[in-house]
Amino acid sequence: MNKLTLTIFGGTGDLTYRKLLPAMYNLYIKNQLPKEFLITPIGRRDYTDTDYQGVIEPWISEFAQVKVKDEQLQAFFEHIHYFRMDFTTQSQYQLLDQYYEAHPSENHVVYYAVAPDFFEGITDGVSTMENMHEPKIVLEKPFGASFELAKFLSKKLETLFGSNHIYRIDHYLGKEMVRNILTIRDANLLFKNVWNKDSIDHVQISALEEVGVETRGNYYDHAGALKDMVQNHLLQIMSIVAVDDPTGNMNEQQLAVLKQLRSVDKLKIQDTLLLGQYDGYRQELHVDPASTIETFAGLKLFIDNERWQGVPFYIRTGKKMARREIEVKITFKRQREDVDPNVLVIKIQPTEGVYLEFNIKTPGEDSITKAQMDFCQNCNLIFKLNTPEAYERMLHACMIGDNSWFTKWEMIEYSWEYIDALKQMYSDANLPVYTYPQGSVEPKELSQLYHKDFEQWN
Ligand SMILES: NC(=O)C1=CN([C@@H]2O[C@H](COP(=O)(O)OP(=O)(O)OC[C@H]3O[C@@H](n4cnc5c(N)ncnc54)[C@H](OP(=O)(O)O)[C@@H]3O)[C@@H](O)[C@H]2O)C=CC1
Ligand SMILES: O=C1O[C@H](COP(=O)(O)O)[C@@H](O)[C@H](O)[C@H]1O
Repeated sequence: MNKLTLTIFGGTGDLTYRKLLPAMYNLYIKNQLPKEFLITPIGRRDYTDTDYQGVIEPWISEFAQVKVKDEQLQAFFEHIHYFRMDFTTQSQYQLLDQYYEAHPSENHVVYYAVAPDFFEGITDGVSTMENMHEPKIVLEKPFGASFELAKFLSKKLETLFGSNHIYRIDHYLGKEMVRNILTIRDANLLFKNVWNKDSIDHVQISALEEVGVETRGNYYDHAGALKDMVQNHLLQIMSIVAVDDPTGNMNEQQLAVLKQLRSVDKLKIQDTLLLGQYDGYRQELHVDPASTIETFAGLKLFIDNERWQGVPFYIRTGKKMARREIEVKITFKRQREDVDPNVLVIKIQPTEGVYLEFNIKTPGEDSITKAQMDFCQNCNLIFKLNTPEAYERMLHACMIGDNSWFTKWEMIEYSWEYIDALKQMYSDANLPVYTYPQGSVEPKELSQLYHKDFEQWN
């Protein structure tokens, strides 16, 4: 690989500290970076390289996959040069250009780790730079401040840099167990031929987080859980679970699923969507004290196609929940009234693994009891060490020009329009944003959505 140059707009932000730099460090330790590489984090703060190293050291130590050794960390730091600029001032891009004239490279990756309102200004600035050849642009989600702006920006970026050079990142696509969903389904006869409406009763996709909005109130209070988690990460997972042909082109297959999402009757929106807000959210930093933004979203969706007709897909996600847990639970149909259904759980995080529940004869009796098999993939040290972190995988794919891990605009368009429409219906119907106590797993009213299919969502 040619010399790599990674420029991070938002180099003093939470994402850079917590995810991007630890991921780059992992790649460095695993010898997956070219010999020559330069990381240039950009921020407004007045830091020398030494100051910056002091700031990032604890983050890398905490979040790198392997125990950090001082010598290796110091060697890694040699490749990082902090650059101070205000990226909203166009004239400052000339200074950045001069900096790159002095640090030439043929492989530029430019990461927009900033709020979407800044994407256009940065794009304008970068496009004027002569010493940044054919950069690959990595966009964090949300991909624009609004759907219209995202569409406009996407077109502009593709025109300026070429569609193959635009990398819209959804880091959930880099998670090991998300990638594993297709394999579990397709490589096992046990599941392959029963992955449809005839055998599956319902699907639950749950993404609970213990953290609240932390320091991100500015952004979150405009986005909310639907835009922050559902429209991207969770619809991605849902569409991966539901693809028709797991061996086909994933972009096309997933897009087909999104296009087949059932349109919702606005008069029945309460049967599809429920929103909640954790108690105390309005007192969080940078949050409107009268905010009605949702920190929890629960959905019941249907896919209108031959494979999934009539099978509900439940999605829930929230902040300040009782535990951190992301999983996909597939409940099969009862094959007899007197026995429990089979259940398959694909655990995405923090435990990575597969859980299967099936029926056996109770030893010594004639009755039936449940057997529960719980495979923990990341309990195996070798598996754990061989599993790249999501951002590590995505950054590496981008460096080598592998765009297949990244989201295509059409998918974003469909999911954005779908979720926006639901949210509009919810607000038009004057449905409440239910308050829920911190440390719960959902607002108690959520059971209205699912009680016909199951009693409790643990
Ligand atoms: N944090 C996370 O876990 C995740 C974040 N994201 C997305 O990543 C993006 C960034 O998020 P996050 O890191 O949390 O945001 P932060 O608010 O923590 O960081 C924002 C960064 O932008 C910089 N910045 C803002 N204005 C300017 C300016 N005029 N000139 C130069 N630098 C400026 C800040 O620099 P300064 O130090 O000068 O203020 C800071 O480095 C968002 O789009 C978010 O949605 C996506 C997934 C997860
Ligand atoms: O994109 C986002 O994801 C994180 C959760 O990511 P994870 O990898 O820790 O599961 C979420 O906290 C954040 O609000 C959202 O923007």
